[in-house]
Amino acid sequence: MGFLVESLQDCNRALAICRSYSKAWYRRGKANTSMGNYDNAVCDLKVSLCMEQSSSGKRQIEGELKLIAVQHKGKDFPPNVADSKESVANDDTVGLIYLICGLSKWSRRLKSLLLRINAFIKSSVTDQPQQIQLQCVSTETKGRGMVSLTDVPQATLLHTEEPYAAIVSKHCRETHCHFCFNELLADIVPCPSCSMALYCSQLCQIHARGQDLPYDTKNHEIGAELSSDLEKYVASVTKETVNDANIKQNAEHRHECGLNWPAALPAEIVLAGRVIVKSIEQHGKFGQSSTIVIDPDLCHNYIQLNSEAKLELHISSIVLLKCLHHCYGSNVPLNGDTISQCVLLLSQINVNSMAIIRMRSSDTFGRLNSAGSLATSTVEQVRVGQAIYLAGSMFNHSCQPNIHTYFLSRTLYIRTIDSVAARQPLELSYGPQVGQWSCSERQSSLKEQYAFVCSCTGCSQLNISDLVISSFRCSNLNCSGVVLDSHLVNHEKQKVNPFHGSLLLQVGRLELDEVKRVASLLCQSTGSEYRIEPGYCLSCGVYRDVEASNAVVKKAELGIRRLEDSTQLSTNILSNALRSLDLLRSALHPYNKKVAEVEDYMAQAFCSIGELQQAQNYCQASIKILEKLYGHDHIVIGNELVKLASIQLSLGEPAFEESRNQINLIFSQHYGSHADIIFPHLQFLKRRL
Ligand SMILES: C[S@@+](CC[C@H](N)C(=O)[O-])C[C@H]1O[C@@H](n2cnc3c(N)ncnc32)[C@H](O)[C@@H]1O
Repeated sequence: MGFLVESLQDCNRALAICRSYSKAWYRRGKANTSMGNYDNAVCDLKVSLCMEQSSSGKRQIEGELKLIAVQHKGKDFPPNVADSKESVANDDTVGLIYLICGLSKWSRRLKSLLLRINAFIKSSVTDQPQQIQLQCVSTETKGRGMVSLTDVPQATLLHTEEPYAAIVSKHCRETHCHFCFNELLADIVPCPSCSMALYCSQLCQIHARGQDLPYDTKNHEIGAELSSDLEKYVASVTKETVNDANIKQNAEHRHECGLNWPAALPAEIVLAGRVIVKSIEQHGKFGQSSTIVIDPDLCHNYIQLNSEAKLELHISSIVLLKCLHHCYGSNVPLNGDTISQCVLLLSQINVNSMAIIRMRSSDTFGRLNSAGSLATSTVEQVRVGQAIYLAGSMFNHSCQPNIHTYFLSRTLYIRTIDSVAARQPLELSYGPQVGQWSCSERQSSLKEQYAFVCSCTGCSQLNISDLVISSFRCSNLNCSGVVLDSHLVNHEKQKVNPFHGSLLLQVGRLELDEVKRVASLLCQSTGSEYRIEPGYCLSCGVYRDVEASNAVVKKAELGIRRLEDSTQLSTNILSNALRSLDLLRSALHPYNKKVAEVEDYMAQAFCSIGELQQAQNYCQASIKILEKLYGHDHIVIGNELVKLASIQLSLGEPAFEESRNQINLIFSQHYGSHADIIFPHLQFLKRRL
């Protein structure tokens, strides 16, 4: 019937009950074969072969193994994963560097340098957390923060952590497992008591409710002689299922089971309930002064809240405590003390909880062309859950982060995306990043959501991206300088002079030379006098009427909106949108984010009518701008390149290989080999070559 994932899950469930069930290993092998997971299929079938008693059964399994050997020739057993990964990285990285340098022939010195960089990247991209000693230190402007005691190379997996408490997002209650947050497939396992909580497997259901295992642990004996590789494999497939102690520890749904309030209250309040229950299990009664709910020094946003928001927190706390009291009686008393502890906890959750993100790739299908099917893949982030990670919440934010976080199941992974020197702050992005928004937009988003004024390098030092992201072009057509409006000028001046304006930026005063240096990086130097005033080009000083330019932009936006809103694309709408793009280009700086967005819309529009060559051009134009804003190896560029590569693939363009190499490098730097799990469509691009 083609339900391969479900078939795999059924096999896993059977093996959770009896690890020595040969037929389940055999079926697992068949499912993995059909899914193209040949390495796993070979292991499954080998295990099955060792356990199978009948000679006819053994012959059948051997037949399957031979078939795989033919279909997947040249594969060793046990599969040498390290070797295969290495060769991919080798070709990819060299190809990428070739692309970046844009050289037709490499000099010998350059080539050897590239190979050394390549070897370095290969050695550092691994999925095992490295033995890096992290330390929580006190910082001047951001409270506590995390550093490493040694230098850390780029792409190092620094830290992994299970949540202290986690909750599925409201909008994902019907679509994602309430324990591991993976997408629910056809065979959902509801909680046997309340059927309100939904799980992707019985194992997740057991984890969440903490009931005794429904199988006899005696059955975990394998009962056959296996090689050490196969034993490891069997353990890796079944390991979680036998870890009884681990299962009993979580049990975060137990106190909510059968009650209506967990579904009715906002997710962060239910999360606070889970934290309180965990704390009761660890320390006893809630509310005693000795009882500490998570870290009392953890930042919170209570002071910054307005009185209405404060009142709301108090009411939520009373409601939550009342619900918990119903379950835990005198262990959760309802008094002034417990209410204020709960209020504090809720405002700590506001600032410290992390959104658990899953990537969803969607395909925009267009008309088929002679090259076959055409689809542009786009990657969308879905916020599937919210969790408190105790060590994870010690990492501060930077709009130019040097570490990257992602999630597999509920586990938090943190990987460096730059080389980080010993004792240099390790900082992730809480959301806003340089290249995504202007500095003032980032600042107000962080202030509103996390109640702090960001003092990261991106917000306190001049950078090219912030200067160009919403700038106008110079009226002098020969000049590529930047023109800012008064809002941007004021904001950027605050970065240059910490005593100007209301922002207390904790950076040393930058010399005017420094500003000039940044400005001249943006523009061809004309030698004319530098000035940073609204409407004047930073490079040549020529004036532009910013108000008139804004009117042009508004008019252009109307034309683009018609394109966005249209369900049926007509020639009229498309040519109108193209004229609007020209208008935007005439008013805005070539690296303005708005231009990139519209180039991207045009790419999508041309894709949808099967004009792939045009789509490719617009997609490339958009990426060129985004590279200026984010840098070449940002994950956003990786995502955009996936779109470009899928167009190039449909066109049969040789340039596809270069895009694919760059994608591989960017994704492996951010996700290591986990990229293949998180972005299954990347496998598709790899296989298509
Ligand atoms: C998740 S906590 C990080 C750990 C925190 N510094 C502490 O001492 O517990 C988030 C809080 O750290 C501070 N913080 C994090 N990044 C910051 C930044 N870039 N600028 C200023 N404050 C920051 C803010 O007070 C924020 O509310």
